[in-house]
Amino acid sequence: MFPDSPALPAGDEDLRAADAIARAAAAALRGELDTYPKPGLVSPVDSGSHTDMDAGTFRASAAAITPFFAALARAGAAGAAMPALRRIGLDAETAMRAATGGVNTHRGAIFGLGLLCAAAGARPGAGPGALGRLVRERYGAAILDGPVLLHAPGARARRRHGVGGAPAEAAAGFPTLYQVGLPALRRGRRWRPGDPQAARVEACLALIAHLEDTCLLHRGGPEGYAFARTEAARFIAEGGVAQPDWRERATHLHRAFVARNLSPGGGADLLTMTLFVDGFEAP
Ligand SMILES: CC(C)(COP(=O)(O)OP(=O)(O)OC[C@H]1O[C@@H](n2cnc3c(N)ncnc32)[C@H](O)[C@@H]1O)[C@@H](O)C(=O)NCCC(=O)NCCS
Ligand SMILES: Nc1ncnc2c1ncn2[C@@H]1O[C@H](COP(=O)(O)OP(=O)(O)OP(=O)(O)O)[C@@H](O)[C@H]1O
Repeated sequence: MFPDSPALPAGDEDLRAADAIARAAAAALRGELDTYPKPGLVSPVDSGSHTDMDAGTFRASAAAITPFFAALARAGAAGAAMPALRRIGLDAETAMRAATGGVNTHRGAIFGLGLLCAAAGARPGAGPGALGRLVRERYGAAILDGPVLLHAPGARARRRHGVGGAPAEAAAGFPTLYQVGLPALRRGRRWRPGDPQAARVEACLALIAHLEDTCLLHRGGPEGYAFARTEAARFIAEGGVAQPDWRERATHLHRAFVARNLSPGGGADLLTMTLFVDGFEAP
């Protein structure tokens, strides 16, 4: 619980870099939260398919976990191995629950964004793909060998439905982020210059169409999961945010997800991570 006093030594320059990385992580969390319409997900407009949290809960959670992203960046800079990162990640989860009254707002984001912050702290250079490659090479095997948290809903969904979920995505170096999220964000920007919401909605829907999202599975079962992916893929195939009425279409989809109590939390997390990587790896 002491994110400011890691066991690992760090020079002034590493400390400044770690703070900048944590600020970028916080900005990515804000960018995701402020995006609307995202099907079934919480935003400042409404709480989507969630009754126990709203945008205020997410803001409180983001403020509580931001110092841990700096700690993860410092740990990455110091060459820490996965068990050290895991301890910081679990402390961040504790701080999240303290700030939200026990609600899981950012568990997936702490895990994935946390690994990316550790990679960013290791200064892999700013080239395309650098962060994901470093996560895969340095932490991939340990992520897959790590302890399975049996009580987690995602772990149950992974066992029951045979999907890889968050650990597999991270261990492989975030292929869905690089192959789906980033290209969608960038084409959304080209199609709708000056409308950052549109680019984020394009990325969000593209991610939902492709990700093996255990949040969708544990809430909606195989039917809900298939519905969400098919409808998100249809939105993208029909032109995505290039459509003149993209906002109405996305709002319609949001309502359809809420009617079925579906929430693509993994897609939301990958959107956050896409925004972070987009900033960090920009030429
Ligand atoms: C591995 C984690 C994510 C637990 O995963 P698990 O699938 O067992 O549980 P759970 O579904 O509750 O959490 C997963 C969360 O990830 C997100 N998610 C779901 N599917 C995916 C996916 N395919 N890709 C990415 N994220 C996803 C969702 O938001 C979901 O809530 C993690 O909480 C964990 O082990 N934490 C320990 C701390 C740690 O190792 N940290 C690493 C450094 S920060
Ligand atoms: N804007 C968002 N709206 C909703 N969920 C989000 C959002 N951003 C990220 N998420 C992710 O979705 C997950 C929350 O999903 P969910 O409510 O299904 O939680 P759970 O703890 O897995 O299950 P349950 O609350 O149903 O027991 C969080 O881990 C979080 O990382």
